[in-house]
Amino acid sequence: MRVTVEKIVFGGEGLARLPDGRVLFVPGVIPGEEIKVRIVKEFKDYVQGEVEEVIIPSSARVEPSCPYYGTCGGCQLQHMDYPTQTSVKLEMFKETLRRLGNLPENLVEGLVPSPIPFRYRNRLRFHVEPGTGQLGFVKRKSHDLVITKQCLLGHEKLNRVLEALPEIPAWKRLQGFAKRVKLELSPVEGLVTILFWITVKPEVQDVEELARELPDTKCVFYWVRGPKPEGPFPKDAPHSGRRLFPVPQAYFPQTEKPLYLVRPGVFTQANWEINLKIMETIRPFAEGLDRALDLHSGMGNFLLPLVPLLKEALGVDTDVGAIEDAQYTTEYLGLSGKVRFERVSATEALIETWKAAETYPLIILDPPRGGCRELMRYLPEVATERILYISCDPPTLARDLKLLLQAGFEIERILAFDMFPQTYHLEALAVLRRA
Ligand SMILES: C[S@@+](CC[C@H](N)C(=O)[O-])C[C@H]1O[C@@H](n2cnc3c(N)ncnc32)[C@H](O)[C@@H]1O
Repeated sequence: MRVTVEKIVFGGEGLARLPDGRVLFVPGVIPGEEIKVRIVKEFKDYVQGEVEEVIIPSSARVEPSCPYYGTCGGCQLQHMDYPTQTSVKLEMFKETLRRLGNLPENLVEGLVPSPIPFRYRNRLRFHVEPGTGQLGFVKRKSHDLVITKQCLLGHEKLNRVLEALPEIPAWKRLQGFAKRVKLELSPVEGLVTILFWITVKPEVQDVEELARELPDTKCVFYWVRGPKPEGPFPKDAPHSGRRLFPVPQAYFPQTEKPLYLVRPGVFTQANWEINLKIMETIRPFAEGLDRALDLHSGMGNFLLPLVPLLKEALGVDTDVGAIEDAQYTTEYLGLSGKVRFERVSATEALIETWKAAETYPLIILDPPRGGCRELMRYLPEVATERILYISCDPPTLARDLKLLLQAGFEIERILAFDMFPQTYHLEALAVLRRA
């Protein structure tokens, strides 16, 4: 059956219409292409298809660089050139905001592209293949693994470790009990940290051997159970094995070499260059305000650069490791006394603030994919001037923005950032002010 691709929808698949009017979704296509499709499955409201042949290809079609593309579930857009990816994602973002948030499309300013479209990730997480200890990602639409020797989204140093790890004798002894492995870059040092999840406590000599034998490795951690991983190995790794991230000197004039210091396993934004662009974009919105509350502070990523502009600030997060890192970095940056970080949930922090009849002129939200619906009851009463909402999930952002607009806020700026080239994922920032 021949169809023409109309657009790319959230999730990265193309939408086309069958001659009988039914909607068809098909991966690996580009708007405007004429394709021959095979129907894979028919659902009540739509049909799932697969490309049999691209009859008239788009001029934006490129040969995917990665041998796993199409099998691995990680990337959806590698068959498009990068400028086309960014325009497709911007359209997808606008449409999601319109469909789920009733927001006019012309509100969206644009999408900030990633300075590099490959090798941008500072962390990669793999599953361990039972029996062989090989590492892999989950296959598209399946729970099976695709054994991965290289991931073109990951920094080169992460890939060197990925290639070497399965061959290390200590790993061959450990792998039978290991479930997942996270490789994370410490960008300032150009070194990698390794964190693996394991069902039984490993021999220390084996863990130390991994750290010694793997190329460009700073240290190793393992996680059996509990709120935090065990490590570092070796024990004397600088800053207790934390990863070192560069941050602009201009934001921290009191510190000679400003850094963020983050333990392996604690959340960091995957594409640091884009993270710095988001920081730069939000900074002017704290000027002239005296206090801020960050309800998903993590290790302090978005709040810390604003602290020198404010009189006081509070960051909260449920991850104990992230809060410890935020406190460690605060001290390193010489900001103690101006900012506090507490391990408490966003809901609890907000309700406690409301009960105390306290308010904040600036509130930062950066929730996981599920968004912030549970905060909407109290947020409008606690946030007196501005809300900065950073989101990795356009559908929940659209839902929450609709509620905030109903509660008396208006959108000052809204734009997307391409934190995740080659995939359909993006990061968005909405700046809201009280209308
Ligand atoms: C997308 S990350 C952002 C972290 C940080 N803003 C950053 O840029 O690195 C989301 C954060 O929300 C935290 N989180 C998840 N559920 C939470 C909750 N109920 N209350 C507060 N924080 C929560 C996670 O631990 C994680 O640190």
